[in-house]
Amino acid sequence: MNSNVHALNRGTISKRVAAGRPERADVEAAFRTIIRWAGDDPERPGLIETPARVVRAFEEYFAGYGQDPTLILEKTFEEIEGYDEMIVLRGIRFESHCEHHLAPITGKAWVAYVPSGRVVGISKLARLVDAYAKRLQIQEKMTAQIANTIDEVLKPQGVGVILKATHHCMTTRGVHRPDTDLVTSRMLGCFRDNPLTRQEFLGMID
Ligand SMILES: Nc1nc2c(ncn2[C@@H]2O[C@H](COP(=O)(O)OP(=O)(O)OP(=O)(O)O)[C@@H](O)[C@H]2O)c(=O)[nH]1
Ligand SMILES: [Zn+2]
Repeated sequence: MNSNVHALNRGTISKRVAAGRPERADVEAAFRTIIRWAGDDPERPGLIETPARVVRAFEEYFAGYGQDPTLILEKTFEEIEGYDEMIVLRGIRFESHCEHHLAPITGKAWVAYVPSGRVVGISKLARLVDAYAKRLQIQEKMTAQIANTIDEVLKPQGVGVILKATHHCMTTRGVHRPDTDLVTSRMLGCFRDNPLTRQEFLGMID
């Protein structure tokens, strides 16, 4: 993997991408061009503030590029009396954007792990999902990134991540299949090796 792709996957913007980052005014101008291309007048009152608004919205959609997901899991708790059963945060809502069409992906994540001597605050699992969701994504990659980060940072006995999401590029355009959702999973350690652990986790998905 080249270092720029690696840097993006790890959650920090590579130097090359950061150095070539356009100015806000350039991005607003680009949205004025898109509005003209769509057939409307970016100078009319209803649209005059739209490019600036869209840039602010995109800052929210893509806030994950400014976050290092490994830091989210930095603080751990070790006074757990030897707790070594599964920990599952269920139904974590997320919003992302597909890297092919920039269309919304909306769904839920189930994040589980079996700890090995330390646990993280449960809110951090939701923050981790957001750090990867707020980027241009495909669902398989996002699923793997969440699981891999927990595995690498916490070094637990195992990790399971399941994502169930609706891709608006499929529901509102193109093939137009409004009732579909895509389910992806990544199982590591005991979730991959032990069928009972896997089964226990899968039993918690609705
Ligand atoms: N595997 C995967 N595919 C995705 C995801 N999000 C969107 N896609 C698909 O990415 C594909 C891009 O295909 P292309 O043929 O290059 O694009 P397109 O002509 O717009 O395709 P259509 O959506 O079929 O109209 C489409 O089939 C999308 O449904 C994702 O998270 N994972
Ligand atoms: Zn898409």
